[in-house]
Amino acid sequence: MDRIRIVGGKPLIGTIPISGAKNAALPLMIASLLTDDTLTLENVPYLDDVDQLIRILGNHGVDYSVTGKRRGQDENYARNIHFTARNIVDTTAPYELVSKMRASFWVVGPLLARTGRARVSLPGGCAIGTRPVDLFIDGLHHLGAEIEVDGGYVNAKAEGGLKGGRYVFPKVSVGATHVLMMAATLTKGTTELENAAREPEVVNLAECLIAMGAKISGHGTSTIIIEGVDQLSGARHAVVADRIETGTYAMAVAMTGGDVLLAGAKADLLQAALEKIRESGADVIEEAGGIRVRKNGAEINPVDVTTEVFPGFPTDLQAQFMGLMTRSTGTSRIVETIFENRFMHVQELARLGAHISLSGQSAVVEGVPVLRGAPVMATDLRASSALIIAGLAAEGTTEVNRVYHLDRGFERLEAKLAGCGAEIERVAD
Ligand SMILES: CC(=O)N[C@H]1[C@@H](OP(=O)(O)OP(=O)(O)OC[C@H]2O[C@@H](n3ccc(=O)[nH]c3=O)[C@H](O)[C@@H]2O)O[C@H](CO)[C@@H](O)[C@@H]1O
Ligand SMILES: C=C(OP(=O)(O)O)C(=O)O
Repeated sequence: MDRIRIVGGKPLIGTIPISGAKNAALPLMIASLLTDDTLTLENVPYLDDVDQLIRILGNHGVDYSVTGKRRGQDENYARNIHFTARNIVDTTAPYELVSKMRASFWVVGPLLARTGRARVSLPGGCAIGTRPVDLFIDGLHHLGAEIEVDGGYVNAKAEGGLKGGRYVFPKVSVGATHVLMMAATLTKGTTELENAAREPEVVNLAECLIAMGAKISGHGTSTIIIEGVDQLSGARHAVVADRIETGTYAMAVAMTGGDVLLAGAKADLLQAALEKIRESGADVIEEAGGIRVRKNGAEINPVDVTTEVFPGFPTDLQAQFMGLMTRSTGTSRIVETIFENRFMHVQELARLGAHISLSGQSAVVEGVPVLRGAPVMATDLRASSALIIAGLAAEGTTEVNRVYHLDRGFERLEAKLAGCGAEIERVAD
């Protein structure tokens, strides 16, 4: 199993190209199930989750081809993938495929809308909480689906087709918003989704669906209206820049010091996080080509953070921000409100010398002047990147084990950081 070895203490200086967002690419790929025409996605990142979803979609009958080529170190590896679901050959998404990632469950909406049935295993994904699927089931039921859960599978059918309806999410869910929005595009009648997720990835998906002929309004607000159409066509659509990758590298620079242009990054996708990085003492400057992060001196201010749904501080940057706070000059309090078990990085950061105490959904981080390198274990995707951030600043060598978590969602992480002067390499056992 690969490890990442870091010798800390180098400032980051240079340019990091920001990739297309994993969390946008995945639902966009799933949208290809809604049409027998070709959906071309541009700027698709090279990630294990993308490859896994290609396999899952292939099982349903989605063909794909890739164009575009790998480019230089300072540029994205952007590729275009053309997905064609001419016929849906199988409406079952089996445990072996779906258990590896959360988003694979989302095929349930398009399969049901297009064929009237879907049998999908309960999902996997990062182990950061119980992550139930009750909102998906309840929401699809409001669109006329009959659903039962049996033997670890969700069995859904809508024999006469789905119909429009009104669904008020009792809790904001990104995934359930993606699924209901996709399913509603092919229903008879109009659907109103209240308390819907406003995340940029939902907006990116809505824009793609509109390009495919869907009638959607209100995306980006908490009320999304979808007027069902008989069929959707192909389209060409670009995956939005990865705001979590952007925030992660911005925090890495705030940690190590230096001057890095995050090329292609879009500040409006993560203003709350950028503001917290500024408060920590780094300069964050919006430029035409992206976002520049500059940090002089080693002092990091303590800053409190509470995770919230968009446009608040994202849960997917909580671990990384905690990594940054481990070296602050005081005490910071980090509150996680989205997932009930997203502090697995705490015990691993402690191996590097961090002082963190936990009480329920709050972590209190007492900054220390020095972290010291140690072997650590990645426990989930974003926790892994928190360990990388801490390792970049730690004295001596840090080895991050189980980097398959990182490969799910960070494209060429070690190459991007090494390109800015970090001493970081991948070591194969
Ligand atoms: C692939 C992808 O895009 N993953 C992101 C997506 O995950 P995901 O879509 O799984 O996250 P949700 O927004 O659905 O989850 C938010 C909260 O709602 C709960 N919930 C959700 C569905 C449900 O049926 N019942 C229920 O109780 C979850 O357990 C969680 O506590 O949004 C999360 C919140 O921004 C991010 O951390 C993930 O990176
Ligand atoms: C939690 C994440 O992913 P997933 O929902 O796929 O587990 C993430 O991207 O941080």
